[in-house]
Amino acid sequence: MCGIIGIVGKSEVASALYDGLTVLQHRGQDAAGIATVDGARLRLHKARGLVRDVFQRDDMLKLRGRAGIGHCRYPTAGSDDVGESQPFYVNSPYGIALAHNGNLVNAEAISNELFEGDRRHINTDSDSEVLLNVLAHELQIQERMALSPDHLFKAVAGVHERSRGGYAVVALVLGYGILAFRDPHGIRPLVLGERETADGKEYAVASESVALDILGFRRLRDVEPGEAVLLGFDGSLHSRRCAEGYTHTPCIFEYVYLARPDSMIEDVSVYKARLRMGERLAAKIQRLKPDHGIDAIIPIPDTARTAASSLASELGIPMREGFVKNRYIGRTFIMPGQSERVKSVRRKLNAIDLEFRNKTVLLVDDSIVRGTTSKQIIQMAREAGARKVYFASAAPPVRYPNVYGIDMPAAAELIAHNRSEEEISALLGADWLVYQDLDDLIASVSEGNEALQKFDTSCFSGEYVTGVQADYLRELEFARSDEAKNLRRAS
Ligand SMILES: O=P(O)(O)OC[C@H]1O[C@H](OP(=O)(O)OP(=O)(O)O)[C@H](O)[C@@H]1O
Ligand SMILES: NC(=O)CC[C@H](N)C(=O)O
Ligand SMILES: [Mg+2]
Repeated sequence: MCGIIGIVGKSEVASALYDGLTVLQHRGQDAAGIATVDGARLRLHKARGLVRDVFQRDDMLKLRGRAGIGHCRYPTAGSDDVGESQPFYVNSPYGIALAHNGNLVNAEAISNELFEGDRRHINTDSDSEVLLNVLAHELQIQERMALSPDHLFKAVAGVHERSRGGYAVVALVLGYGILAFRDPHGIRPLVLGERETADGKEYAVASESVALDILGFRRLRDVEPGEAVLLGFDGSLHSRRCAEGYTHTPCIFEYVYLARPDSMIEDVSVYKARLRMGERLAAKIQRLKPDHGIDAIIPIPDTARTAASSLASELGIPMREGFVKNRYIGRTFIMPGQSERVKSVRRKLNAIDLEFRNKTVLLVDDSIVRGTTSKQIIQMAREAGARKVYFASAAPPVRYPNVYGIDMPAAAELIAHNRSEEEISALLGADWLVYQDLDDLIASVSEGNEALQKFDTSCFSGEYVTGVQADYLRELEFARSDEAKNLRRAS
């Protein structure tokens, strides 16, 4: 779940791209990059690290131009090497730079086809490089020097035909504009906005509307599933549906954890969806454990705060800030290795003992994935003197790998995989554990937009909307489990 942004402006865009990336930082902390169009040249700067560390003053000065794209990365394919950070660039048939949020499930097959059939060499293990070369090939086969929007949209239709997976993409095509598109199921988010200036309208696309908000762009709408929009360098806006007949299934985990609460995705406020998650979970707690005797509801900062607040008011129990978060430590879940994640939880969160001493507490998190956070937090609550420690997850058990842009590649690393709720509770060391039901999670989101009834829920249900090859999950686990990553790092 990387963050992507693209702007075609009437004046220099580098600093707006930078600011946009800083509010998309929660989507990827490993690397960042910006590409701009400076006349007939493409300027590119990318490196490993947080946005604020990647771009120094001199780098920014070189990123000249009135149009550009940006990316912050959380790898789901290949390595975290700088060579696989984004945007990627190809020089033929046009100069094209591309940045991508998501993951292809048939990258290897396409990569072979590109080599054998299309004479294109893929130099990394990144699926984003594959996507870029598919787009380049689809533009090349139009066999013309000057492209119209129609040609660009035909190329995107070709990309959809060959690619399987979740992808939201921004591609800078020299001489034309920014081409932005979403996979036919609309798994990964992408939103379009406009801003009036004295010189005319400017357009932007971004993973989340929060990036548009802070830059003063008005959110127009989400890019539709299978749709492409072309933000022309001449100030024009074109759009076309380049794939039809697919079910619209946005990723429900965006609402649970990935997105910022102040974003709107598919016309649903992420904040309100999380409030409804808390309400529904409260109703379940009342059903299952009417005599719970809970003294305090304690959220696990940050993401769980919203759901915990509505859960507490539904139950009529005070919410207390029992854990304080070190604001200088990033998100733990999207860190690359397990030992780093374990250390980070303790560095990141500290307990205020008086909120626990002799109390029955209900700790609330948005989700339990590997159990890294919940296990340590429960232990900390006990050490702080809690009498009983209950635990609630605003999402259902995460039992299956994610293959659409969230780095949960190995079923065996998921604490809920092949385990009952009682077994999970015992492993975490909780006195009681309660999970949200999947139907309630779905209702919490779709209540915000009646037209939205289906979601990608694969990590909860094991159902993959694009289908996956039988051996794909096995190979993914083999290549991307924590153990495999550690071995790669050591070699
Ligand atoms: O079961 P786990 O493998 O520990 O993963 C789940 C935890 O990770 C995330 O928090 P994170 O620290 O990444 O971010 P946050 O500050 O936004 O809550 C999420 O909010 C859960 O707390
Ligand atoms: N999290 C993502 O969206 C990852 C994008 C792409 N698959 C990469 O690994 O760079
Ligand atoms: Mg958390």
